[in-house]
Amino acid sequence: MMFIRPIQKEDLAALLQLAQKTGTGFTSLPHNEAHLEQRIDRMIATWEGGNTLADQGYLFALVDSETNTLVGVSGIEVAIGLNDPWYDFHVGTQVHASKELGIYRQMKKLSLSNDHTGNSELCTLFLDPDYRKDKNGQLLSKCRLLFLAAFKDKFPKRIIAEMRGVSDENGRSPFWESLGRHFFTLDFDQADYLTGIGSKSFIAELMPKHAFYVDFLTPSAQQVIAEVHPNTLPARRILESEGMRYEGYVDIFDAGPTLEAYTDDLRIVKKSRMRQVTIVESALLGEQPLLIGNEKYQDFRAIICNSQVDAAHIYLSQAEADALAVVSGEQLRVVPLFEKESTL
Ligand SMILES: NC(=[NH2+])NCCC[C@H](N)C(=O)O
Repeated sequence: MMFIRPIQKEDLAALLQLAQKTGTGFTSLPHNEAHLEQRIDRMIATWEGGNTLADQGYLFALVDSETNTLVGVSGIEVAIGLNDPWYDFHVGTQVHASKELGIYRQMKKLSLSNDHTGNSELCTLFLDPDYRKDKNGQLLSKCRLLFLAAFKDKFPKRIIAEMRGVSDENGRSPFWESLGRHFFTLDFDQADYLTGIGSKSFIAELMPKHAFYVDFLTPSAQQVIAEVHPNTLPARRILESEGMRYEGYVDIFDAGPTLEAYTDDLRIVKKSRMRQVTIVESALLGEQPLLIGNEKYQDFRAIICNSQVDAAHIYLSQAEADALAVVSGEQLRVVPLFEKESTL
C-alpha cells in the first residue's frame, strides 16, 4: 500500500536519488547533498516546534509499504519571503489611447513584485517516474491540503504554488532567452540551480529594475507566459480542481504561472469531515475513492482508498489502519478524492 508520512533523517539517500531524476526547471529539489540534508533538518525542526515562522516548512514522503521505499516527495513552505525577498512578475495592463487619432491599445506589461510575501507555498512535488500511476500523484499533491485542513491555525490565509514553466529537451527556456539572458549572462539551469540552493541575492542585483512591455519580448517568449511545462500539466490540473487559480503572476525566470487561493476556499478545507475508525475483517468497497488522513501532527499519515463510510464511521482493514497509524475508535479526516464525487 502507498502512504504518506513526514520526512525523516534516514530519507536523505533516497531523496538524493530522486533529485537526480528531476531535470531542468525543477528548482526546489537540487541535486546537492548538503542542501537536502539541511532541508530535512529544517522540516524536522518545524514538526518539533523549534522554528520561527520564516523557517517553517513541511516535507511529506510517499512510501511503498511493500518495499518500505520512498518514491516521491511534496512540500509546504509556511511563509515565503520573510528571510529573502520572494519574487514574481506581475502581468499588468497599460492602456495607451488617443481619442484624437481614434487609437486605443491595451498593452501587457511585466513588473517585478514581492506581492506573495508571507503566503504559504506548495512546493517540491516529485514522483519517481516508475510510480506515476494508481493516483500516486493525486496522493502526493493533495495530502498537503489535507494536512492544511487539519492544522489550519499553523498557516497564513493565502497559499500559492509556482508551476514549472516551458523549456525544451535541452533545458532552454524561451522566456529566459528573451529576457533573463540579457541581464544575467547565465544559462537558465545555472540561475535556477542557484535559487534552488538558496543563493538568491543575485536576483535583486541583476533583475531588470523597470517594468517592460510584453510586446517587446520575442514571440516565442510571449507565447509561454503563464504556460506550464508539459510534464507539469497534470500537477496544474490537480491544483486547479482543488480551487487554486492563475491570478496574473508568473515566474521571473521561465514565466511559469503562479496558482493561488485563500486556504479557506480550498475544496479539501471546506469539504473534509471527521469519521471514527472501525476496523473490519474484510473491508467492503465504498462507492468512491477517498483521501484519508489522521489528525496526528507529528505522525501525520494519509492514504487513498475506497473505504465504506457512513454519517459517523469509516470502515478500514487492519492494513489501512496500520498505514494511517490509528486504532479503532480514533478520528480520521476524510474527503472524496475528486471534486466531482458526491459529498460525504
Ligand atoms: N525558476 C526560478 N528559479 N525562479 C526564481 C525565483 C523563484 C521564487 N519566486 C523566489 O523568489 O525564490
